[in-house]
Amino acid sequence: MQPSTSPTRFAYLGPEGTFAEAALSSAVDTGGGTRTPRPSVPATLAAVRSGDADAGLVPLENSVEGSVPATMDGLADGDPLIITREVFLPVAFTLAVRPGTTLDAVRSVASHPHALAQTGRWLETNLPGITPLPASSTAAAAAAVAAGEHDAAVCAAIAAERYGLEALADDIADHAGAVTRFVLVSRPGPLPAPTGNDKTSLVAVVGDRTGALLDLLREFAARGISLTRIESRPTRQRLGVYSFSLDCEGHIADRRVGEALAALHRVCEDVRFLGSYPRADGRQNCPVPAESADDAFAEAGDWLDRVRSGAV
Ligand SMILES: O=C(O)C(=O)Cc1ccccc1
Repeated sequence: MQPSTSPTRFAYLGPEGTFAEAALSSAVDTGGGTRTPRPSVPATLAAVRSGDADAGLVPLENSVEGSVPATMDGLADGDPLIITREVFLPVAFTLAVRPGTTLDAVRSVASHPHALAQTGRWLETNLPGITPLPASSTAAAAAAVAAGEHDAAVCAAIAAERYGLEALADDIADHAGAVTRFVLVSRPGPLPAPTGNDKTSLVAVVGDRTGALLDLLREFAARGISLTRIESRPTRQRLGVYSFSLDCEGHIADRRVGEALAALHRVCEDVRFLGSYPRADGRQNCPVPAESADDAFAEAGDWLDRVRSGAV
């Protein structure tokens, strides 16, 4: 990936006014580059894959609602893409309507499924019996309300403003303090340099056999690598065959992480590397046990070379 200061064509989950746009602005210096909203997560990833964009910003998971399937599956399948950055954004939801609409006139509410899920209790309490309608993004819902397609949208305050809507209520999330994790993805290329506080993401397909998941986990545990996320996703081949999407601490340039991934390559049916990038959640990686540090691997490698050459 080019450094974020060089002209880069950025794509993001649009239209204008999404949380994805806010995440891009908050964390990436788009410099002299361009930012183009795309209508969906698959369209954002497709723009990067086709070369229409150099990098794409999409939501990956939320602290309340969990992962965003379109992103998880979009990264697991298709031409490889790699994550070069993660961005965390606190999200606050507004109920937005066309000016003059009152709460008792609202019959339909649209938003991204994650936003509807995170405001479900508020909506049930304040708008009993309404129909929540899924949209490709919170801002797409706001635009649809402005166009008269729905009565209200759950969106960012900035989206209400952008589409000429009025906020009927602010901060309507059921759980205060929700945070969404976004990722910036690029076509495979030079990896971000290790910073000493990095994460690595991958998807591994394990065989349908006893202990397959344990074998996968063992490769990390044996090398003193802490996982920060793991979840199973259907492979869509047949019921019962799963892939595991996970993040671990460390950079693939770290010996322990490289060796763990190489071991997974041996024990799993398929492994897709999804990138090594600076950790951005404000937390520090767990201390690396002395026997798992790079110099311990280097020293052990030297010893093996000596033994193999008959020197010891
Ligand atoms: O729809 C958006 O604005 C997004 O960026 C995706 C999203 C949806 C709900 C919570 C956080 C991010």
